[in-house]
Amino acid sequence: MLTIIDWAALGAKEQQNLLTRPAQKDSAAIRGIVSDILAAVRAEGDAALSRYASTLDNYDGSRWVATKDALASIKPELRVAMEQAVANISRFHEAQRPQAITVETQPGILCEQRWQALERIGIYVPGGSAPLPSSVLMQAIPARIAGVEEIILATPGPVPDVILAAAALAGIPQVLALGGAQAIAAMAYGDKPVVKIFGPGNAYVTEAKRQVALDGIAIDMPAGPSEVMVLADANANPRFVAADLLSQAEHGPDSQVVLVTTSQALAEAVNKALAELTATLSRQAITLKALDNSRTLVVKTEAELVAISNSYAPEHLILQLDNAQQLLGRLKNAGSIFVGAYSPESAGDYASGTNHVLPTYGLAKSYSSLGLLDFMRRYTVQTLSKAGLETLAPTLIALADAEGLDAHRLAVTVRLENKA
Ligand SMILES: NC(=O)c1ccc[n+]([C@@H]2O[C@H](COP(=O)([O-])OP(=O)(O)OC[C@H]3O[C@@H](n4cnc5c(N)ncnc54)[C@H](O)[C@@H]3O)[C@@H](O)[C@H]2O)c1
Ligand SMILES: N[C@H](CO)Cc1c[nH]c[nH+]1
Ligand SMILES: [Zn+2]
Repeated sequence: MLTIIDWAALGAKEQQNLLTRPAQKDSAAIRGIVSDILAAVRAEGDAALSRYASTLDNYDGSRWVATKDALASIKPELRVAMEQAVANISRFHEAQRPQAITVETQPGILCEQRWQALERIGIYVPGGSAPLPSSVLMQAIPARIAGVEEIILATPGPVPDVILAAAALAGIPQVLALGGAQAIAAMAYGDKPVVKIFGPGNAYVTEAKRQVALDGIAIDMPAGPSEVMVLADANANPRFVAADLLSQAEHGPDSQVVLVTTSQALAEAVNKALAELTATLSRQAITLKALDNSRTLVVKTEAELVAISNSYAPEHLILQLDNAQQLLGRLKNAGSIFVGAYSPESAGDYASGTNHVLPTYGLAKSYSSLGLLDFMRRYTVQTLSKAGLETLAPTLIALADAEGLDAHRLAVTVRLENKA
């Protein structure tokens, strides 16, 4: 099911090729398609939005859909589950509230760092292949805790009841029924643009976010097709490992799942379990396609496990290793790490409390998992007394002179010479 590869037998180029994400291989074509969609929306506005909704999503219904009756339409067990997820997501994100800081850097010079919520944001909820109500909660709940006033939620139409219900639970009264790059364009270039766009999505959505960022709309991160890397030793349970791999493979044909193990026997047992378990799944065709993009890498040492993981920088990293806790400190680059046999990724995807919006494409080297602070901005405040300015003046004047900026010097000296 997963081609098993002896990692040490490959050259550096082959190793790199093997772990290139599928969506990155098509990136040039996707860039062009997305750029055309964004240009059309900017030039034609609503007409282009309707055309893309119709041609790409086969949707000609209302652009805005109310959420008010949606909670009544879902099963009571689902509502209870959503409420439990909301409670845990809230607890974890509440704990991330930042402290304002005030520092007197020198007598009479007060420097502060304060935080404020973003005013108007866009959140994208994927819906092309499967509706993801959990992605509503993962974004809207932290946004609400941060104090964001206006949230525009976009998802492809027709909008399923489960998405409307999750939006209602998060206090969002209506949803923008648009998907893909056109949804990102509507939020970025509409009559009232948002200041920042959040959310996961396929390669078109992720590329659209990248392109609107060049026009000054902030984005959370590139959060593209789901991926997971599992590090496992000979004692790992092959069925647990296989199920974790399948849970991300079923997201889409361009997902990538990678097992790295020190045990050839485990690699073979996982393949056996993959064959058995795949046969029980409803999204078999998608899952098998994703498994084609994926590999098992057999290595000799723990050091190799760590090096491969740090270089791949997976969105999700699962540790099914006897000494997982000891290895944690050496694993530098991952969006979210799941430790031990009883920590399936599904827990983080839905309801443990951590955020499931995570950087993909190896960008966990530089981007963080979504958190409360992403919905806020920090800024500084300073207050100098006259005595404070007098003490700092020689430093300011010397630096202004070094830069040849006379007005900067003047803004200091004019105050010190002022007798009033
Ligand atoms: N990284 C994360 O944090 C995270 C979290 C949840 C989901 N995901 C990923 O989000 C993705 C969701 O993808 P999806 O496709 O199901 O839904 P989606 O809503 O992201 O994309 C669907 C949209 O893509 C557009 N599209 C499809 N084919 C196109 C084409 N040929 N040309 C132009 N536009 C096109 C359509 O407009 C459609 O509305 C999955 O890959 C999943 O793994 C990632
Ligand atoms: N695994 C996805 C992030 O890559 C999140 C998700 C939503 N629903 C199920 N899973
Ligand atoms: Zn998932």
